[in-house]
Amino acid sequence: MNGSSMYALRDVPGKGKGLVAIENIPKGTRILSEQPVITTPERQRDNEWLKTHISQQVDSLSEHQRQSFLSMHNLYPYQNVAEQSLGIIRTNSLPIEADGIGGGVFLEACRINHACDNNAQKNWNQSIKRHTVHALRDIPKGEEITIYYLGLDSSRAIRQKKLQDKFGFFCSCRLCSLPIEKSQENDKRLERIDELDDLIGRDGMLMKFSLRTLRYVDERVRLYNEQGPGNSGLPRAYLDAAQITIANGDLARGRIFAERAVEGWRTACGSDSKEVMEHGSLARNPAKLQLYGLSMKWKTSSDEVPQGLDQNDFEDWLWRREKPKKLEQLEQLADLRNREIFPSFAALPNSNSDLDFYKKVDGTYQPLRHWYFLGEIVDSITLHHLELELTDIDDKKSSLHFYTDGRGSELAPAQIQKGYTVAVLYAQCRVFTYGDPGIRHEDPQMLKIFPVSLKKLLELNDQVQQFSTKVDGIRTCHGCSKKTASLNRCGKCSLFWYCDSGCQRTGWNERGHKANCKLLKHPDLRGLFGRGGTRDGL
Ligand SMILES: C[S@@+](CC[C@H](N)C(=O)[O-])C[C@H]1O[C@@H](n2cnc3c(N)ncnc32)[C@H](O)[C@@H]1O
Repeated sequence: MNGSSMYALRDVPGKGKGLVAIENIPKGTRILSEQPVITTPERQRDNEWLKTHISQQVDSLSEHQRQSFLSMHNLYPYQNVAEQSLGIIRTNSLPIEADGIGGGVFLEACRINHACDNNAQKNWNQSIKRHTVHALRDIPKGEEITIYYLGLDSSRAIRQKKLQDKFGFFCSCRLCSLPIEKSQENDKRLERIDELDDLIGRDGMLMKFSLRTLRYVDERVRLYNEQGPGNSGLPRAYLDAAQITIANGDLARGRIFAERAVEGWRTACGSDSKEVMEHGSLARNPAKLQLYGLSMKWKTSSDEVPQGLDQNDFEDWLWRREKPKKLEQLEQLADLRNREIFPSFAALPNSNSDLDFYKKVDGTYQPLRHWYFLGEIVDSITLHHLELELTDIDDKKSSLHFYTDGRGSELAPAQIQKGYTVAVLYAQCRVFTYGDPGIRHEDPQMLKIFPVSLKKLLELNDQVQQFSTKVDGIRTCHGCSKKTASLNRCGKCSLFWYCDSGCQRTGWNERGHKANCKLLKHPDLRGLFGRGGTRDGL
């Protein structure tokens, strides 16, 4: 085919003909670059006009081109060459964004079959007036080259319907052949990507250049990467991130995001594409963006990029992800007697529009702060779901109902012990159809159980408040209660402090640190004293 050594036109089972790699094609390679042999106008015309317009073009083709054109796939019935040509165009035409032209037929590009997890991307390149196809990932010799026929990513059912209606085939690509649960997972991801697109807003004024919007873009990029390598939505998402950071004066991150966007477009569309040319200058000089300096609250210069971070830490820096501080770095630990953070059952909100606990952001209610319900297990019963009977911080009874997917079975029996304490993040008091009000628990991430009674936990809390916190640079020795700035921390839990080994021995043997130290190494308990870590769970 056209002297190219990268691919050949072959029979592909169940798909008619297709292009197959006949050598390894590295990611980013321009597989083909082609001019149309026939074009169709942008505006709709009647069939007769169209047939004449097309016949004139077919007649002017060389014999080889004409044969090649007339051998192309045709989904429509015909009685003469004019109707056949129209059918071939309707089956194969690719979009062309040039003045007055709406689409065209390309003798090679139009032989490429579809896959929902395509390994190549098609693109009309207006600067060279050619259609290009680039490898989105390494394509090994023998693999079929595939592109995506549809516009937007959508669920399996929608994709299948569109491909059937428009192109007359049933797609059996890897994504369409996933087992049902995996396919639903994939659909959910696509749905969320779509939702995030709305939340992010688009282009200039409609976009809010806030940390929240950057979080949405971060999530979107993570979902794209979970979908598989080389998703065509990635460059746009990186450009969004570049705009948000540069609008806040952050040139270091803005430059990196812009570079990633340009790199993505370079891979998918080539260095001479409109996107690379338009945004390449942004990567070179991010301060040129009109939005630069809308706010200067994240101000950095282009080269203020941290060195020596591992990949995860670098991504955390880049996306401005907050990392919870290590407990021993905190000067104040959460006080479990603070009723704002640890309310009793009676003080819990009973809906997520309770404005003492929630605020409305972008149309949804979000927690104003962390709060945890603490209760000691006094009994447990499983009928339809696990139900724990608890006593709260005021010694009042309440119940916790497990409406998680596992209905409580996700907990090991050894965790559900009378006398253990449960902490539930963002607990709400709910009225149930039968029985007394209780807490409806749905997300396993939001619950932890500590192997200690509530009373003991509060006593431990009192010691933590007295001996682990720093006031005006001063801490208190747990062995002799001396207040000084020069104490040594317990090497095991790193939360209690001592003058010397004598005081440490007193603390360990006489003041209960032997038992408490073990408890304080429990990561979930450390999370609780560190105010529960992040909003994503306890
Ligand atoms: C633009 S043509 C592609 C080249 C075509 N296979 C040929 O033989 O010329 C589009 C047609 O190819 C077939 N096709 C493309 N992708 C396919 C797929 N994933 N599975 C089955 N058939 C496919 C369908 O018949 C579709 O209408």
